This record gives sequence, structure tokens and C-alpha cells, in this order.
Amino acid sequence: TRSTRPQRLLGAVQKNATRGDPGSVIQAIDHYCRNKEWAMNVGDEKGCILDSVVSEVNPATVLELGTYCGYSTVRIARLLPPHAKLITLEFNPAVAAIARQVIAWAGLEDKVQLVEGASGDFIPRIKEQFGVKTFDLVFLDHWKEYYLPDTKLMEECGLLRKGSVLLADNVVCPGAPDYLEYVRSSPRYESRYFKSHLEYTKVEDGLEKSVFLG
Ligand SMILES: O=C(NC/C=C/[C@H]1O[C@@H](n2cnc3c(NCCO)ncnc32)[C@H](O)[C@@H]1O)c1cc(-c2ccc(F)cc2)cc(O)c1O
Ligand SMILES: [Mg+2]
Repeated sequence: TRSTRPQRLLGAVQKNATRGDPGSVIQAIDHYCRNKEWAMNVGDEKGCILDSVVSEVNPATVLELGTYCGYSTVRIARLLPPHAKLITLEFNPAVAAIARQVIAWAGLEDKVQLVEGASGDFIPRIKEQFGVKTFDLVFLDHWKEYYLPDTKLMEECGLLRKGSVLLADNVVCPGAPDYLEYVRSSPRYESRYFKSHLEYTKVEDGLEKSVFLG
């Protein structure tokens, strides 16, 4: 049977990237998706904005919602200090299996905990199950209609502290209008839009960075 897009993306990593070299994994995926087959990775242009936010926050605890093939997982994990932890949630087992191999190829498995399951089920259990009190940084890149409900759930579960940073992909394309309205109008967030482009295209998209004020 025909391979899947994630399987072909993993093939490009195994063929063109050097084991243990996260930068070469990122480059291999971007080259494949720009020249051969588009895929919904945050990409190189928005990826640089992601890098700058990660470096600025220098987080000890990171939550990623929507691993997909692990491209942004690798981008974030490669910048983390030695004992920092990144928990990434992915509910499609076939996709999670690909992401595990991409993360392993980059040599970052010790910094990443990939959890298979739906964010709505896992967010309430993260504290007791993973011993995390609060997250310094959350990267939202899963189904766009879940950005808002999951943000409210994280607030209710006490997973955000004064200064926690939420960084949301695709706030323009495909868009997350209810989420944007919420973080931009709520007195509990300081929000800022980083204008960019949809990965590997000239279409406008951007990242919204929202600091939780407690
Ligand atoms: O749709 C986009 N991303 C979704 C990601 C989904 C991945 O995350 C997983 N996932 C989803 N919901 C949950 C969940 N919780 C919620 C459900 O319980 N809990 C755990 N995992 C979850 C899926 O299994 C996938 O692996 C997107 C589209 C375009 C796009 C733009 C323009 C176009 F023309 C076409 C496409 C560009 C982008 O950058 C994009 O990120
Ligand atoms: Mg995205």
C-alpha cells in the first residue's frame, strides 16, 4: 500500500540528515517540504520566531500540543537547557510513531516525552502523572478549534503561572479566531502578533505570543 506523508517525511530525514544533529534534521524536513511535498510543519520562517521565543523564555518545562512529525519538537528541544523537559501530546498513534523516530534521529529523546493521547484527556492529568507544576512555555499547534478550550483547561488545572508564555501557530491561516479574541481581550494576557508566512508559501500567517499575567 502507498506510504503516508509522515512516512515519506521520515524517509527524507533518514536519507538526508545526520544522526544526532538536530540542525540537519530541521534542514532535511524543510528542504523536502519546500521542494517535494508540502507538510504542516511550523517551517523555517515561523521556526526562527519560535526559536527566538524559546531562547528568550529559556524554559525548564514546555508543553507542545500537536506533535505531528516532530519538526517543532526538534526545533524547541535542541534549544533547551540540560535538565529541561518538553512534553508533547499527539493523539494519532501512526503519526506519533513517526515523530518518535524523527526525535530519535535528532538525538533528543532524553529531553522529550511524547505522550499519545488527546489534550483534553491529558491536560487534567499532567500534574500528578508527570510531576509538572506549571509550564514556562506552551506551543499550540494542534487542531485550531481546540486552542481556546485547551487554554481554558490549562488555566483551570493551574498549569499556567504568572509569566507563562503561550505561543500559538496558524492564528491567521488556517486561523483560530475565538482563541485570538480571547487572549487579546482578556486582562489576564499580554498578547502580541508576530507576522510571518504559512510554512513554505507566500500566504500570510503568524504566531501569537501571549503572556499569562496570573
Ligand atoms: O491543521 C493544522 N494543524 C493541526 C495539527 C494536527 C496534529 O496534531 C494532532 N492533534 C490534533 N488535535 C489534537 C489533540 N487535541 C484536540 C482533539 O482532541 N490532542 C493531541 N493531538 C492532537 C493531530 O493528530 C495531528 O498530528 C495545520 C494546518 C495548516 C494548513 C494551512 C493551510 C492549508 F491550506 C492547509 C493546512 C498549517 C498548519 O501549520 C497547521 O498546524
Ligand atoms: Mg501549524
